[in-house]
Amino acid sequence: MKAGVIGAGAWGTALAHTLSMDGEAVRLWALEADVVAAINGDHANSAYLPGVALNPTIIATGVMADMADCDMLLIVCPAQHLRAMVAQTPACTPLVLCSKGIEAGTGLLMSEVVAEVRPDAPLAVLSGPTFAHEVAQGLPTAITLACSDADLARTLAARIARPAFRPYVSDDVIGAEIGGAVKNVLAIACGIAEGAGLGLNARASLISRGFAEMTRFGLARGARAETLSGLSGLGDLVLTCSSTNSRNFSLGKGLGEGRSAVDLLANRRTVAEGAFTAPVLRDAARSAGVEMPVAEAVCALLEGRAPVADIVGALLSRPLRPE
Ligand SMILES: NC(=O)c1ccc[n+]([C@@H]2O[C@H](COP(=O)([O-])OP(=O)(O)OC[C@H]3O[C@@H](n4cnc5c(N)ncnc54)[C@H](O)[C@@H]3O)[C@@H](O)[C@H]2O)c1
Ligand SMILES: O=P(O)(O)OC[C@H](O)CO
Repeated sequence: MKAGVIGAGAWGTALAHTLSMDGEAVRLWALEADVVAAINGDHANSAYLPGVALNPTIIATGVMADMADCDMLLIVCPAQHLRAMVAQTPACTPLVLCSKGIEAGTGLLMSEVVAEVRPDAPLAVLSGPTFAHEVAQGLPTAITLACSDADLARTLAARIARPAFRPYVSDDVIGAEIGGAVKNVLAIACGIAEGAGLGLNARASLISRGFAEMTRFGLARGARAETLSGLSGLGDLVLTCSSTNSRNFSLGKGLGEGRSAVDLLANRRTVAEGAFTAPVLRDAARSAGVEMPVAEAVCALLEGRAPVADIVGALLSRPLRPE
């Protein structure tokens, strides 16, 4: 029984470290040869998770065939690469999707992409408030593990749970995915408010109105309200909208300070998923007839269509309406 993790960015590495804390062997697939060498040679991943002494029972590899003897595979690549990654994974292993985003070009959630690429693969979604560096330090958190098969959900939850890493089981896969994808876009909005110096009241208002948008969109896509107000929705929204530890919040902060998205996104090694999800979310919401003015505003700034002050002004001058 060996857990496998596909993707050795910050989150994949933190998950491998957490799963291996009791001396359990964990196999970690990394895209970059230097990352494989650093994990196996130095038990470190300074490129993506600096400052963490990794458990030596993590064995890194760049060869996908090496993952064939794993009894579950955590997929932890950026959302826009998930289709290509899953297509390479060994067949029939349960897949636990940890990426947060919506696929550009198709508007599909990650589970919907897997259903196309690997229709026979049993799958679950793991999502919640989880800054990688905190999880890697062993600080406590709770997460949603969503799976339509109740037996598999219980098996995976027991397999993944650790003393400070506490999964709560749900059967609402779509709901868990929508929370994780939409909160990244809303975190950019809160970062913009921070960068533009709009104050903490503005941030709280954005979290609340953003959550209303997440709920409207989620319900339109078949999510359940209690999932959206749970760990993978509201829980992660509050975390990501509150700290420059979030890549999405930091991106927004730069936008709020007047820098361009092109400049902020150039040459970065880490992923700010909200930048990719925002336009897909906007288009999906429009097609579904769901109003998402905060997400629309984020897109306008990412696309450099107007200065921050104009976009904030337009948001504030929308017609008054009931809450
Ligand atoms: N970092 C966190 O705290 C955290 C927590 C929960 C979920 N997530 C989610 O996990 C996913 C991965 O994020 P991360 O923070 O681990 O990544 P990261 O930003 O730390 O690193 C980027 C990752 O992208 C990979 N990559 C780059 N080009 C690629 C390609 N062409 N094909 C496949 N992979 C490629 C790199 O190898 C690296 O693993 C994202 O969807 C993110 O939203 C992150
Ligand atoms: O750094 P971010 O914005 O990608 O957020 C990381 C996690 O998703 C927080 O749960």
